[in-house]
Amino acid sequence: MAPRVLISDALSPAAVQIFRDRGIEVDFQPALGKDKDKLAEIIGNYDGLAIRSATKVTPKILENAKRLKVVGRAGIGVDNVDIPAATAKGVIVMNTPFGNSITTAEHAIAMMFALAREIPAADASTQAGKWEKNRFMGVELTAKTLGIIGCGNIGSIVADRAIGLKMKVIAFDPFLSIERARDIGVEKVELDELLARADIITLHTPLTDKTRNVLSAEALARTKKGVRIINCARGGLVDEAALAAALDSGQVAGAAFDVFSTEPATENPLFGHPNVICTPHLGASTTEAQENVALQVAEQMSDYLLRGAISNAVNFPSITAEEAPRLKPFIELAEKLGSFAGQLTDTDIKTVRITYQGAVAELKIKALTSAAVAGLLRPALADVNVVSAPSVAKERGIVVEETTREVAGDYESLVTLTVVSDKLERSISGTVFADGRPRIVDIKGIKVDAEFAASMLYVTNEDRPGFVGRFASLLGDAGINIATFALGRDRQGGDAIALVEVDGVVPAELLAKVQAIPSVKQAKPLVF
Ligand SMILES: NC(=O)C1=CN([C@@H]2O[C@H](COP(=O)(O)OP(=O)(O)OC[C@H]3O[C@@H](n4cnc5c(N)ncnc54)[C@H](O)[C@@H]3O)[C@@H](O)[C@H]2O)C=CC1
Ligand SMILES: O=C(O)C(=O)COP(=O)(O)O
Repeated sequence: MAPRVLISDALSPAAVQIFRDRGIEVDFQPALGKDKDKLAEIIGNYDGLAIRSATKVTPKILENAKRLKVVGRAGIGVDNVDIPAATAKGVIVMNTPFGNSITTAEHAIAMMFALAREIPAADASTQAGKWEKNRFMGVELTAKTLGIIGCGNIGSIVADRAIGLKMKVIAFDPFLSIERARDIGVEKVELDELLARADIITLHTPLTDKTRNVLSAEALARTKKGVRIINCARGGLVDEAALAAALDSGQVAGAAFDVFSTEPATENPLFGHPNVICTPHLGASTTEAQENVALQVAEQMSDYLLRGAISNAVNFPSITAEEAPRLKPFIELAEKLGSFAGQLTDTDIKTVRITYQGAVAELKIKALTSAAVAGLLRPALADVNVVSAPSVAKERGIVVEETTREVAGDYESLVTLTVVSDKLERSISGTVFADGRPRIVDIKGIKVDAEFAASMLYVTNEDRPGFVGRFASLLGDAGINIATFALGRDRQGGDAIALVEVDGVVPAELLAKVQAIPSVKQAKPLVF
């Protein structure tokens, strides 16, 4: 069945065409994002959801999204998506991190000129027939200091354009290296210095717990008197009520806002103030940017839904379309090795160590590790999935270690998963043969050769004569057919392992009888 995608925001129709060309069914309902009840009602029918900022992907929407595999944000900010909730449900969230950055930077520059020359007010006055030539007196931008808060993709494009305008550019961004600052021609400063020196401040950070209210009442009080403030990033970065007061007092000479703490913004403390310019979240709204982000998100979502390729996901490592088919059998192997170990481990897991040897070490091991951890945790936590596994392990204090080695010994590729708990350390290794099927090749240092099957019985015993006969007749007497039988031992008379594929479920009474065979140490049913 072809995957189905819902577009619930005003994306460029170019996206619809891409989905159709790729053989994906698509419903284009550009106004749906604003109707959260309707969205919750129908989201269960879709594998993909393509959005801009009007659609809020809340836990409630995700709860109803039984088939959803991917949310694609045609744009940058993903603060309208509950990422932890999406991750917990195994939904990949991807954005288009560069498609609208030039356009948004240009909007900030446009806002700066509009503020400097009061263009909106001068336009309204002129068109009202007033010709108030003496009312409007602007400021020149050349040689003024522009303070950029958040100098990432958009911030650095703004810096480049401002330098072209002969402005002095300073930036506050804890993650901006001195070298990068030097390369792009900006002076890296602390926030206090930026506040004290900037004639114009422009914000370009995401909205996070750290950046919320970065321009608070206290910060605004520390700005240079007569500063102008531009926000084309996110509402909530500036305390709007405090800014309105600072405009009234003359501390701030003007403000240009594209984004607001509540959107759609139909009322706001900034509205109506003479030196305030507002646009309705238009930063990304150019034909070019919308085409870019729509095409890119549709391609990315199609690649994921059709080929398992992941790019620009905010909650999963990238996997190219070429890598995806090579990874697939190893993802299955990693998940099953994890599941094997998880089903055998009753105690608290402290550490899981995964070693990748040979050809597999060249693949995207992050994705394999996520799969292994998901398999490991699933016997205890049914809801865990490949996307959520790393964060679930972290929450539970489980240390996940990865090692790669070039040489795999007997196999082209070997994956070894070791679980460490207070009581024991247990390792299991597997590989993928040329047929693409994962196999178990080593358990606790004992060589075996078995495929994973839906229903298995794992028995550890002392290597003594008579075990196999008694075991097989117990199963036969109980009407349980043995499909495959793999045996291994560390040495003659030492520890032995039987890994048996059975048809159907092993009843508890039969398990008890197997456990009662004198040489048996442990018998455990496993399901894959
Ligand atoms: N108005 C609009 O229509 C649009 C708004 N945006 C907004 O612009 C924001 C920035 O976009 P990009 O530049 O592409 O993102 P980016 O991730 O490239 O840059 C963000 C920068 O903020 C910095 N940062 C993070 N925490 C900080 C903190 N506590 N203090 C100072 N700096 C901090 C980061 O180090 C990074 O360099 C987006 O998150 C989005 O919310 C993006 C596109 C359109
Ligand atoms: O890309 C972003 O982060 C934006 O804020 C653009 O929002 P929009 O797609 O225009 O609703």
